[in-house]
Amino acid sequence: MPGRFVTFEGGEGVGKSTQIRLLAARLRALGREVVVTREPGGSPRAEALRETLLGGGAKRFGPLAETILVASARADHVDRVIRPAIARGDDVLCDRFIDSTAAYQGALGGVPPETIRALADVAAHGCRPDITLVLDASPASGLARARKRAGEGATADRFEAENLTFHERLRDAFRAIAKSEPERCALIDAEGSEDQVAERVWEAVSRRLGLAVAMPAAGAAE
Ligand SMILES: Nc1ncnc2c1ncn2[C@@H]1O[C@H](COP(=O)(O)OP(=O)(O)OP(=O)(O)O)[C@@H](O)[C@H]1O
Ligand SMILES: Cc1cn([C@H]2C[C@H](O)[C@@H](COP(=O)(O)O)O2)c(=O)[nH]c1=O
Repeated sequence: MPGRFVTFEGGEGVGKSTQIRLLAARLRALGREVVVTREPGGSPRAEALRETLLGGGAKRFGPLAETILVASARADHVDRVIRPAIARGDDVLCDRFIDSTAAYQGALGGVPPETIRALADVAAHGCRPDITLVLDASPASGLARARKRAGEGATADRFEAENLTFHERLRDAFRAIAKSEPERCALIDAEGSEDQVAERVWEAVSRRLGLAVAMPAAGAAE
């Protein structure tokens, strides 16, 4: 049976990587093989393009160039990592995918929706998430969490460094995406503790993917 393709979306610092780690542990505890990956990046060539995007090297070319860059990275990532994993029967948990392009380069960058869709279709060519968890938290919470992580050794990237209005509009964009595609997207309240959010994620994933609901607690069996 093909694996499931689950994507996580949302603003900066809302807890996507944390929730992916916790969900991966839960799925593995069920005996499932899980591949954890991310965009932009996820394959060696796509990771090189990620550096260009997040280091700010693409910013001066504008949002359309950024869209083409992430699409190029996605084409490699889908072909070399995501599609083979799903074909093997592994579940794929991906930190950001097509909805981030629609939010960052589309809603915020002004690239027209039809251009975003066309490039996403070319890059992903039929590889569509089974479920997308859109983590929703106030920019104040998300940026505070991102700053906390910066205290753990990371620095603000191209998008984290944008102003509060940018992050508020970003939140609205992700909420609008979740609302427009309710059969694929689950909007998850990402305020509260990591374990509280993990329960909300598990409830949505297990229900939509038809998995058993009585599971070990988040973080159990890593
Ligand atoms: N529910 C939570 N409550 C408090 N802190 C959290 C919560 N979830 C994650 N964190 C912490 O917030 C920081 C950012 O979390 P994480 O890296 O998972 O977010 P992210 O959405 O992947 O960020 P980015 O968009 O920048 O990649 C980390 O230090 C993490 O430990
Ligand atoms: C897929 C994708 C990502 N981005 C931006 C959004 C984030 O600021 C970074 C990724 O950093 P993270 O710490 O891994 O979340 O890239 C984008 O602008 N467009 C995209 O398509």
